[in-house]
Amino acid sequence: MKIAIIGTGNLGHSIAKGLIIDNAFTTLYLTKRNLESLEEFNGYTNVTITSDNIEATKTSDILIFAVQPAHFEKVLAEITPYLTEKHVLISTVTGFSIPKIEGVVGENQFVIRAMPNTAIAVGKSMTCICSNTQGAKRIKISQAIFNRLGHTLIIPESQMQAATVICASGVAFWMRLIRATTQAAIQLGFDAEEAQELSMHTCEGAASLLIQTGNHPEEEIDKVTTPKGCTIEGLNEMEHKGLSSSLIQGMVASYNKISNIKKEQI
Ligand SMILES: NC(=O)C1=CN([C@@H]2O[C@H](COP(=O)(O)OP(=O)(O)OC[C@H]3O[C@@H](n4cnc5c(N)ncnc54)[C@H](OP(=O)(O)O)[C@@H]3O)[C@@H](O)[C@H]2O)C=CC1
Ligand SMILES: O=C(O)[C@@H]1CCC=N1
Repeated sequence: MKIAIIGTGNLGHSIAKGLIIDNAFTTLYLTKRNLESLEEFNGYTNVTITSDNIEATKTSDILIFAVQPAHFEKVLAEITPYLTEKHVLISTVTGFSIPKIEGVVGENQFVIRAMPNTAIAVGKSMTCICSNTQGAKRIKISQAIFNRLGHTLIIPESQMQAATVICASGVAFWMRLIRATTQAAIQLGFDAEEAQELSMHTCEGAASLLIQTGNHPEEEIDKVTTPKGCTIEGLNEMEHKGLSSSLIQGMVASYNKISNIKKEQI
């Protein structure tokens, strides 16, 4: 697979790392205007770093766009004259709809929207994917790429905004929970490094229990909560302080913000 990442910033960088670790390409082009932050990729075989989006387009079959929403239309307009029927366009750009992409590149291109997260750098991204009518013919290829870099779900485009919040922003939300539990562990006597170790691996274990058993979280909670014990005491105190409510409200606020980002682009 000849892949180009157009706009190798935070997310593009993570995707590049995941692709390199997985050896998932024959050639990989990484583009951005200021190339300094991409120096670490210089030594890799078959990886080209460039500011030339047109060269990257001409030499690649799969184009993964990871620029900011405000830059996307200009980048698409720049590369559109060089698109052929071989190209699969995968956009990770938040709030930029398929009709809007088709408005620049036309309806005959394979257009996929993918919403990965930065855990793609370690092969653990939850990535949601949708496509235009043409892109449906290539959605399995796109899914295969992201399956190598984590877990995927094909969804309708109407759910993409929600997927952005739960999965992409979700990494930041879970990081805060891990940081908060780390802070608690320090207050309870562990040094900072140990505290984070306890917090991260407990988080991984909890998620793995659900992934591997298919159980509902409450079923697993019931196994931990001894009557009159310390777990239910802690859980109830967290709920009195609004734990679930604040998480839900935060995610809804994040969802509403994407609608505003979309309006700002119009
Ligand atoms: N960060 C995340 O976790 C996630 C982000 N997204 C989406 O991915 C996109 C990128 O986000 P993020 O990586 O955080 O943003 P960044 O700003 O870190 O990355 C965007 C990159 O695009 C480059 N760029 C800008 N203009 C051009 C151009 N004309 N040609 C080539 N490269 C260009 C910029 O570098 P330079 O200025 O040097 O060109 C920059 O490094 C956004 O649309 C975001 O909504 C989606 C899911 C998760
Ligand atoms: O914060 C943002 O707007 C982008 C989209 C999801 C992750 N980062």
